[in-house]
Amino acid sequence: MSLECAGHLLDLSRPRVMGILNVTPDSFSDGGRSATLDAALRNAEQMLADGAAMIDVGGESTRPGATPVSTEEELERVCPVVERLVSELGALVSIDTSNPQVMRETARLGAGMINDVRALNRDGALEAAADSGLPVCLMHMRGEPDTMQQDTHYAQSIEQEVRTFLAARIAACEAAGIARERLLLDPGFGFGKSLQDNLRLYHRMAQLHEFNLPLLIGTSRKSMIGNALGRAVEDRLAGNLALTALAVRDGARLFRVHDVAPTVDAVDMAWAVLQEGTIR
Ligand SMILES: Cn1cnc2c(O)nc(N)nc21
Repeated sequence: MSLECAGHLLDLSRPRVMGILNVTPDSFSDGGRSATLDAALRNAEQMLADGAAMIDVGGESTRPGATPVSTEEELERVCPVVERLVSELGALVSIDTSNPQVMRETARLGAGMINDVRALNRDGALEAAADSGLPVCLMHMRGEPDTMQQDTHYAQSIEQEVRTFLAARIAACEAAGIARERLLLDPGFGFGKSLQDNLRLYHRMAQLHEFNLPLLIGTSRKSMIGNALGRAVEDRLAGNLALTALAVRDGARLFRVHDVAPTVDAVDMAWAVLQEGTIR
C-alpha cells in the first residue's frame, strides 16, 4: 500500500507520522508559533529530523469556532512555506485546505497531497483535486468549524454517519475522475462530534477498513483528550500517545500530530509488537 505523492512514494505498508505545521495566527495549540516563515521552516526541519514522513501545512485554522480566511490571505500564508519546504528541504508536503485555488497553487509549488477537512465539498474542489493528480484525504465533518460543535446529535450512530458520508464522498471523487487508489479516509475526530461519539467512533475505526483505503487519524491535543482526562491543551501528549497505540493496532496508517518525536516512538513500539520484531 503506497501513494504516489508528487515524486515521493509514500509507503503506507506500515504506519507513518504526519507533522502539523500551522501557519495561522490563531492556531489553537502552538499560538501561531509558525507564523513567521523562518520559524515555520525550522519547525518543519525538526519534525522531519524527528521522523515525520510528511508535513501538513495549514493556513486556515479548523478548530471549533475558527473564523474563515480569504483566499488571498490563505495563499499568502501557505505558498511561501510550501515552496521552501519543497525546494529547500525536499519535504513531502500535504496541504491542509478546502480552497480549490489553494489546492491548485500549492500543487504547482510541489505539494504532494491534499488534506481537505471538507472532503472536497466546496465548489471547484473536486475538479482542482482531480486536475492535481495528487492523493486526497477525505475527512468527515458536519457543518463548519465555527458552528459544528453547537449540534452534535446524529439520527443514526456516529459510525454509520461517518461510513455513509465517506462512501458518498468516495463516489463523488470517482465520478470526478479521482481514482480510488488516490484516496485516504479520516473519521474527523473533534469535528461536530460529542466526547462520547468521538470515543465510540475511535473504538470502531476498524469498521472503515471496509473501504480498503488508508486511514488518517488526527486527535493531537484535541478536546476529546482534554475532556476525557481533564487536561489543558499543553498537557494532552500522553493521552494522544495512548490513542495512537490503539489506532496502530486497529490498522490506521497516518497520524497527524504536533509532537512528532514521541509519536514516532509510540508508532514504532506498537508496530514492533504487531510485527513481533523491531523495525529500526
Ligand atoms: C486540519 N486538521 C485538523 N484536524 C484534522 C484531522 O483530525 N484530520 C485531518 N485529516 N485534518 C485535520
